[in-house]
Amino acid sequence: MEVSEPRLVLVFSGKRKSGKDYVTDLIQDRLGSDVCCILRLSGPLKQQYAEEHGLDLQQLLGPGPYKEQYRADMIRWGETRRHDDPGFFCRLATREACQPVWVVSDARRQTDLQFFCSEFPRQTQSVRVQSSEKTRKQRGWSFSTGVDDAESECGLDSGVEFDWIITNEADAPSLDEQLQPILKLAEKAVTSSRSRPPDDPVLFL
Ligand SMILES: Nc1ncnc2c1ncn2[C@@H]1O[C@H](COP(=O)(O)OP(=O)(O)O)[C@@H](O)[C@H]1O
Ligand SMILES: C[C@@](O)(CCOP(=O)(O)OP(=O)(O)O)CC(=O)O
Repeated sequence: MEVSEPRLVLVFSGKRKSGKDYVTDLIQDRLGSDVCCILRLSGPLKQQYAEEHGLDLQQLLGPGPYKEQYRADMIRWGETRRHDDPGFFCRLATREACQPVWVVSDARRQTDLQFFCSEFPRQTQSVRVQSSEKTRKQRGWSFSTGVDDAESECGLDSGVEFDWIITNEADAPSLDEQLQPILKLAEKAVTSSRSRPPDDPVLFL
């Protein structure tokens, strides 16, 4: 299914090891990859960083410890690219997206959210994934100066009214239950896209 404009853009943020990838993978699994794509702003960043530094891109993209060795330097490297053009990685990450539902898995800065809110004001919904420090530690997180106190991790801690908050904890309601209203929104967006011409964005919210 190809559309020229997304019908719904779900912009996710959350601390590292809160489960952004886990939750966004679940959404794609429920909606199907013909309907829903996952866009990672860190994708083009890691690709260019890996090329310039001769690193293993697949490992940088994965959840393991490899990327953590380079994270602080990648953050600094990305900041210089963003300095002149805050939407640089947002544009690269979205250029080949063709599904009606876009799931952006890793907004980190106010400018990331602003990019989608200004490009797709009617379609964009912000989603925060939250987990306690205890749970994040169990998933392998530990505080790192220059990372956990930097804009990359804290840029969306305040000043944003998220449309949705998902609590990714063992003792919280199940993710399927919490994601129900978001999945319904996506299904509605897709259904209405089938009955409208592709260039006619839907005001469904
Ligand atoms: N609800 C969950 N159930 C089981 N494992 C989870 C859950 N949420 C996250 N994880 C695991 O915790 C780790 C960190 O999650 P991830 O989605 O990579 O976090 P983030 O993208 O926010 O850094 C991964 O290994 C992931 O599989
Ligand atoms: C340099 C980064 O893009 C690295 C991001 O890597 P991931 O998106 O893999 O991080 P988590 O999922 O939170 O663990 C951060 C940035 O500030 O752009």
